[in-house]
Amino acid sequence: MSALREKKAWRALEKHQPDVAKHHLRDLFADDPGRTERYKAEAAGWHLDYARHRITDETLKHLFALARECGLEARRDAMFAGEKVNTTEQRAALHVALRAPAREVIKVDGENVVPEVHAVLKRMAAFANEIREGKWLGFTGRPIRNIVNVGIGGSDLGPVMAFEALRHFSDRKLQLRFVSNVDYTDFAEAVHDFRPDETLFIIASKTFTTLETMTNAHSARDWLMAAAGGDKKAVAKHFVALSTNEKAVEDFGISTDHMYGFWDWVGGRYSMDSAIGLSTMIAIGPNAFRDMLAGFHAMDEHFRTTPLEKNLPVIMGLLGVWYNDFFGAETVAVLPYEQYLKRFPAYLQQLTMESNGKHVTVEGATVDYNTGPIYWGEPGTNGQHSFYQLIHQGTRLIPCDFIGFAKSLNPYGRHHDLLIANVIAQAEALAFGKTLQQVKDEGINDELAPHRVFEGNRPSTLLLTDRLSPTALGSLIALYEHLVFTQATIWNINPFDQWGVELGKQLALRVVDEIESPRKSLSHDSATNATISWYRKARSKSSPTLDVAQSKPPQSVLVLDIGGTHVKAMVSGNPKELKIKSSRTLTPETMLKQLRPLIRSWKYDAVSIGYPGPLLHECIAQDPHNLGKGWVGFNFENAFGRPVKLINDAAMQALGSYEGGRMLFLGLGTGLGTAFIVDGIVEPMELAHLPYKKTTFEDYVGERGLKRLGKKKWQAHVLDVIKQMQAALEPDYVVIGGGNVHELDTLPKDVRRGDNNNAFAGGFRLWENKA
Ligand SMILES: O=P(O)(O)OC[C@H]1O[C@](O)(CO)[C@@H](O)[C@@H]1O
Repeated sequence: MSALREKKAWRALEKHQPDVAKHHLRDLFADDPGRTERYKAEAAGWHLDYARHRITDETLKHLFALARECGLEARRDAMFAGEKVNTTEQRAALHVALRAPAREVIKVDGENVVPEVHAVLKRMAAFANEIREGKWLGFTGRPIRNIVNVGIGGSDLGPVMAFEALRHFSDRKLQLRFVSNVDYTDFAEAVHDFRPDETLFIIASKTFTTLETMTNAHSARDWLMAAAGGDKKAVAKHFVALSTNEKAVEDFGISTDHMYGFWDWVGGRYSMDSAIGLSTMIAIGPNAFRDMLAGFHAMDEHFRTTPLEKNLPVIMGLLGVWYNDFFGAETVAVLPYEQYLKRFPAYLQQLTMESNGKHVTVEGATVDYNTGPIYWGEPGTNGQHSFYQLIHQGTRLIPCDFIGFAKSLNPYGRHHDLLIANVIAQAEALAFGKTLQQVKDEGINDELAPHRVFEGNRPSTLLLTDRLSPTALGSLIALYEHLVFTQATIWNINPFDQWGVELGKQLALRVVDEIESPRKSLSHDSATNATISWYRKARSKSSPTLDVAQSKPPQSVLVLDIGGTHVKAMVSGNPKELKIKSSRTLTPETMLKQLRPLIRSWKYDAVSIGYPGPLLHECIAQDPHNLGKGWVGFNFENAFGRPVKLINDAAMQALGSYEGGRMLFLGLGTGLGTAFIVDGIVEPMELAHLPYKKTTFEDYVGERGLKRLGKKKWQAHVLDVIKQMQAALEPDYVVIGGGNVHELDTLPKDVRRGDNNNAFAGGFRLWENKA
C-alpha cells in the first residue's frame, strides 16, 4: 500500500466517508444552517462559497490534516523559494517570480531572477507600445495591424484564453489570431484575409523545437516571403520570437533583438504571464498587463501566507481530492458564467491535466489511488442546453465549479440578472433537487413523476467576484495553478513535468518518415502498419469528396505536363505556356522548387498532372523511367493546397485529342506513351516496355531509338509498331502525339498527328463534369 493511503488523515477520511455519503445535502443544510456562513472564504477580491459540498466540519478537519501530513506548507515554501521542486527535470517551478514586484528577491541557484523578469517586461512593453501606436512598420512601410501568435499548448492556450477573456480591454484596431494546430487549415484560415505587409508573427515556443509550431512558423515565413519577393530582410519586421532557446531562434532567422526570453523554470502551462504573454500585452497594453500580474501576485501571496483553513486554492484543491479519491468522481466541470471566459475551460484542461495526469509518485512508485481528474466545461448558459442534463439526472457524480461576476462588461437590460439567476439556480437545483413527493404535489401523474425527479446532492463551488478585469483574471488563474499544486502535493506527484506527451511525439516523427518514404518497410504492430499503408495509398489519390464538393467544375485549372525533357505548365484562360527543364534526377520537390516562383501569380483552383509513368487508381504506381525518384506517394494536393487529378501523360494528351469512338494514342517523345479511349473512357496502357524485336517498343521508337537507328529506320519501326497495334486493338483512328511526331514524314490511313497542346486541353477536360 502506498505511503499516502497509510497516512492517518487518509485513513480517517476513508472511515468518515460513509457517514457523509449517507446524508443528502438537504439534511446537511437542515441540520446545520450555519454552514453557509462557515463555508466561505475570500482572497484577492474573489469570494469562494463552498457550502454546497458534501462535507461536514469533520471532513474539513481531516482534509486539512491530510494537507499538513503531506507537507503542503513546506513544499509550497520550497516552490516559492526557488528549490528544484520539478525533480524529474531538476528545475525550479517559479512562475510566481514572473509576477513578483521588482523589489522582491527570488533566487534560483543563488541568483535573484526578479530583475531579469522585469527587464524582459520592460522590453515587451516598449515593443507592445510601438505596435499599438502604429510605429512598427511592415516591409512596405505600412503599420502592423494583424498579430498572429504561432504556438501550441502553453504557448497558445494561455495567450488565446487571455485575449478572449480580456478582449473588452483590447485595442480594437488590432486583429489578433492564434495558430496552433499542425493542420494547415489553422494557418490558412488565420491569415486568409490578412495583408502580409501588415502582419506580425509571434513565434511562441519555449523550446523552439516543437514540431507543430516550427512547421507553422516555416509556413508563415513562406507566406511572407511570397509577398515580399523573397526579401529575407522582411523577416525582421514581421517575426518576433518568445523562447528560452536563443540558438534555435537565431537559426530560424530571427535576431535576438526580436526575441523575448524566459527561463527553464517557467513551465509551458505556467507561462502565460511570461514573455509568452506578449500577444496579451499588445492587445490590452502594458498597464493592463501589469494589472493582470498584480492579480496573479495577490493570489500568490494569499496562497503563500494564509492558513490552510482560509486558503482558497487549498480548500478547492482538497475538495477535489475528496471527490476524486473518496467518492470516485472522475471529472470536474468548470462553468464560467461569462462569455469572455469561453476559452477558460480549454486553458484549464492543460493546466490541470498535463500537470496532474501522472501515474507514479515523485519517487517513481506506481500510485494506488486516483490522481488528476478530467476537467471540462463550457460557458453558461450554453452548457445548460447541452450537457447539464447528465449532471442533474445522470448516474455520475460531477462536482462543478461555477464562476460568476456581479457586473457585466456589456450591461444591457435584464441580460446580466438573467445570467446570474441561472448560476444561482443551477447550484440550487444540483444541491437540493426535487423529490418524488414535490413532483407529485405539483400534480404530475405517477407514470411521469420518476422522470421529473431530481436527486440533487450534487456538489458545486461558487467563485464570485465584482467583474472580469485583468486583475481578476490574473488571480483566478493563480488560484487554479495553486489548486493544482495542492493536489499534486497530496498525491505526491510532480505537477511540473509532462513526459506523457513525449512518446506520441517520437512515434509521429517515425510515422511521418515512413509515410513520406513509401518504400520503407513497416515494422510496427499490424494495426499501425495497416493504417500507414492505407494512408500511403489514400494520400496520393485525388479526393472523391473534393470532386463531389466541386459539383461545379473549377473556374481555373493549372495543368502540368511532365516529360523526360521538359515540364510544361499552363493555366486555363491564359494561352502562355511555361517550361522548365527536366532531367534524370528530377524529383517532385525539385520540380516544385523551380516551378513555384514562376507560377506564383497564376490563379487556379484545381490542378491536373500528366505523369510519365504508370498510375493505379489515380495514384503514382512507379517512379518514371526517365526522371528521378520520390514520385510514388508524393502528396501533390498538400503541395498545391488544391485538389489534384493525376493522369498518365499520354492519357492526358489522348484525352485532349479525342473526338469520339475508339481512339489509340501513341506519344512519341523521350519514351513511348500509349493510351486507348473507348466511348469517352480513358484506358492508359503501358505498352512501351513490352518486348519488340530484340528489346522493347520504346527502345525502338522512343528518343533512344531515333538517335541510335537514325530517322529513316526509326520511321520504319514507328510505322511497323502502329500497324501491329492497329491489328491488335482495332481502333477507329490513331493519333500520334509527342515531341517527335514531327520526325514522321508520312502517316498511314486512319492515323493523324496530334497537337502537343492537346495535353493541356486534356488536363482542362479532366475537370469538366463529364470527364
Ligand atoms: O512552448 P513549446 O516548447 O513549443 O511547447 C509547447 C507545449 O508542448 C508541451 O511541452 C507538451 O505538450 C507543453 O508542455 C508545452 O506547453
